[in-house]
Amino acid sequence: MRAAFTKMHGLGNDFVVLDARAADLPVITTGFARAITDRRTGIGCDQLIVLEPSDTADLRMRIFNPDGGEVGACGNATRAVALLHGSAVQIETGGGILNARPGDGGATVDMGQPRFDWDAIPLAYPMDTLAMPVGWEALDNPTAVNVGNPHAVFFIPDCDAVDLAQIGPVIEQDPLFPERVNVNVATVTDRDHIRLRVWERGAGITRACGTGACATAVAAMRRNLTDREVTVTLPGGDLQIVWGEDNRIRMTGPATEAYRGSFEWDDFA
Ligand SMILES: N[C@@H](CCC[C@H](N)C(=O)O)C(=O)O
Repeated sequence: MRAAFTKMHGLGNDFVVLDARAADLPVITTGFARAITDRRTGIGCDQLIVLEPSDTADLRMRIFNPDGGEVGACGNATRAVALLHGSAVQIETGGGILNARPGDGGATVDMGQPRFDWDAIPLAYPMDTLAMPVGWEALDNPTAVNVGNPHAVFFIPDCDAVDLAQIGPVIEQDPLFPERVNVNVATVTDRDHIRLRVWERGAGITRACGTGACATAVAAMRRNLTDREVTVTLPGGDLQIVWGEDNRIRMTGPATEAYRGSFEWDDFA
């Protein structure tokens, strides 16, 4: 069968979006997710996004990493889906129901409440998640946060100096993180500004990670390194993150539709 897709971007973090509400699609297998996201032989993207009907929200968003694994949250894709939807929308995700609203060339998303308990990250055994007594080479003492997906955040003087391609996969796959982890290296430049690079679980280095920006902002706020409203600058651009008094994280930033196309399903099955 021929399937239609939309290529979307959120700060250079790019997605192939399939709408299973518009057409009956075959089951998404690990092999299909790997093939379609592969930049050498597939259409290529950082995450495959599949939209489905939902019983509890306006739509359900499923998220697949290039390693084929399905995960609970993707901040940049949530903004992209809000833009595609065109008006305020409730989106069911593996991490909960998110409210999103398009506007100003992007969208604002209520990403919900962060979780800090060791077994909610999850970690393999109990420890203080605010200042974890662990380290890998020059990176140590991270903060762990779950924002629908697991993140470890390292605050360091210069995040550009880290060889993320080398150390990222080592931390991602450490047995301390039974569901693996997204690795964030961050530099606080001011009480309202953070620079951030991310090694994404199941994807590698991306130009931006929305949940990474949320997790990093909340970690910085918990450590009293910043105020409750910050700009997070990623290689792909800026996100505004607010951690409200209601304990909810709100993320605002750009999203764009790149192009539409179609492919033969059997070529990737
Ligand atoms: N790019 C995303 C995060 C995608 C999922 C992540 N790699 C995971 O495995 O949790 C974002 O913008 O948040």
